[in-house]
Amino acid sequence: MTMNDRGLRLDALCAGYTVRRGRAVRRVLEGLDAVAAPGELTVLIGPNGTGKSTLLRTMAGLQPALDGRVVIDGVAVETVPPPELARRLAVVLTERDLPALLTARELAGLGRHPYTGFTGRLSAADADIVSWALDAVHATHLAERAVTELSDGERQRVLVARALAQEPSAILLDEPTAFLDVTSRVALMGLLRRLAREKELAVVVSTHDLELAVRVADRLWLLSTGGRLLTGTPEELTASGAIGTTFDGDELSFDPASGVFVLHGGDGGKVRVSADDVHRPLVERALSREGWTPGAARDADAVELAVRHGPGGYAAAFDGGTTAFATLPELAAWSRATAERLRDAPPGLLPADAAAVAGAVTDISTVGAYFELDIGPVEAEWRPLTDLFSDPSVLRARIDATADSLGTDETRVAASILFQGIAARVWSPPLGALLAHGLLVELDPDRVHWRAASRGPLPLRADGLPGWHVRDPARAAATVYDTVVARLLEPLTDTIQGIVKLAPGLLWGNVASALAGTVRALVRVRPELGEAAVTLGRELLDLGLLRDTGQLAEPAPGLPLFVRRSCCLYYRLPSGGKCGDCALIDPDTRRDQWARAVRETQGAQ
Ligand SMILES: Nc1ncnc2c1ncn2[C@@H]1O[C@H](COP(=O)(O)OP(=O)(O)OP(=O)(O)O)[C@@H](O)[C@H]1O
Repeated sequence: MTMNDRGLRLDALCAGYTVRRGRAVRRVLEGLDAVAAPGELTVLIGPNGTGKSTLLRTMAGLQPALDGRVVIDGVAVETVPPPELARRLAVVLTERDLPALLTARELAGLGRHPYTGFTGRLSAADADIVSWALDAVHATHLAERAVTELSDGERQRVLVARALAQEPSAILLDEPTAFLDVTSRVALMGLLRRLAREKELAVVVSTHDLELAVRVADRLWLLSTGGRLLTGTPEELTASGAIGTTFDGDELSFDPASGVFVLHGGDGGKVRVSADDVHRPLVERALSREGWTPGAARDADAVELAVRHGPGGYAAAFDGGTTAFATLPELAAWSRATAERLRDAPPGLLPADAAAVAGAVTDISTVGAYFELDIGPVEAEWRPLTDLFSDPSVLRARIDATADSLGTDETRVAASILFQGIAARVWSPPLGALLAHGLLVELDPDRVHWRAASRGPLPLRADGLPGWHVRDPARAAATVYDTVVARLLEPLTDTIQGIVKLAPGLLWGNVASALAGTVRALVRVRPELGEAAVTLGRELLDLGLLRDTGQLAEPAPGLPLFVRRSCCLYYRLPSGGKCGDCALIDPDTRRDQWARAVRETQGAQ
């Protein structure tokens, strides 16, 4: 026997059962190749019914291999005579019913059976080996106790002592930790690993405790549901994803970073927790129970939660604010409510605190009349935007009122001008709040109300508004487009088209022109936001229905001027003329206008 022969080896092993009175064969395991080396703790894992017991029983020679072979110390198990095999291989099966009258020492002494001949009498040398074995498993103090009076953990240690007393070169154990508490489980696995190292034993142990297996095993044998056996160090099988593929379920998945199973948060969303010491795993675990999926790596989809622990409890910084909690369960309960809010959030957006939204809206209202949006109680004279946007009779009345105040009897002119005003109204607060506060305010047409006013932009009020943090700045333009154009202005154009025929080019030119006006107002009043406003404006003008409506030029830095491809019909009013961005302006006039605008801007600087 060479050094390489030592230990246990599976050669194309096929294991299973003959069933139906020997007429059929049930092959559970097919073509397994693996090595359990001396000095190593090999842990056999696999879901229920994959064949762990079948494999161990076949390795122990308790049932014949269907094909292939099990080799111990270079010799096929089936060719080793039973007494010789018992001196090479010890087996610890799940035994709870042990002879009632035996003491622990007598039970361990049974391990000397292969050496004592048929009398079973132990020599002094045998007795010394039994004492050594009991000592090795720290059970000397239990030696004279009846095995039936031992705890499950104590009894398992004595069974390991019995195996050691056989002085084998390999030990097989089938789920020895099954009935043990956490401490005893860890202690028993630690003991087996120590014995493997110190006595140069090949130890193969099966367990359902995957987390423990990953921590203590020198080598894992992973039985997958397809009857395949994958072997490697715990790190290899974790990194290859083999453990996750085999054990991940609907509710749980194996987290490669921490080596523990985490509950699937599913719809709570991903969270990245930063906290000191033990508090990070504690908070993560509490959160995963509440439906979150803690993500170890930096992840664009993950919510950031920074937790500090101090004498007063926990302080959690999230979403721009910090909340204090006396206990971890309080923090968890809060996270549950937050997860629910997040669940309703559109992709890429994080719900913002109502006070933060109100603060942003109030702040941006100071930019100009089109940016004003009152946050306050909505009294009876206020009507939801939904009415104006989707009830043709309400919109028609508003168009007529506009026609009256502009002194025109052309419904389409009044409709175009009213529409452009409304477009400017719905662009301004969201764009301003986004640029100034990083918050996308959603003008929910059921919550934003308007009321008739004889002059100026349509007065708007809401008793509170949903708002979002845009998590991915690259998606900001698309998100604003969706909120303002797709959800508000597209339905409004449909209603208008039902009342009066206006070319889509005119309507979307008005929307673009209103957007350019909003950008210009921001550049003028909040110059610090100017550059970002122009960039966002350009991005928006490249999206969906706004594409090809015109061009945003910047003849001088900080002077964004729009040239549209259509005309809004303003020139048809008795007092009207061509707007600065009108497609009807001839190039020479435009050049003069721009030169004047550049001079004015420079003069103002
Ligand atoms: N005596 C038997 N005759 C026929 N089939 C059997 C017999 N014992 C077990 N099996 C079958 O062999 C397969 C493997 O069973 P085995 O007990 O080896 O799996 P296991 O991985 O140890 O399961 P568990 O994790 O539930 O203990 C199962 O499908 C089982 O039904």
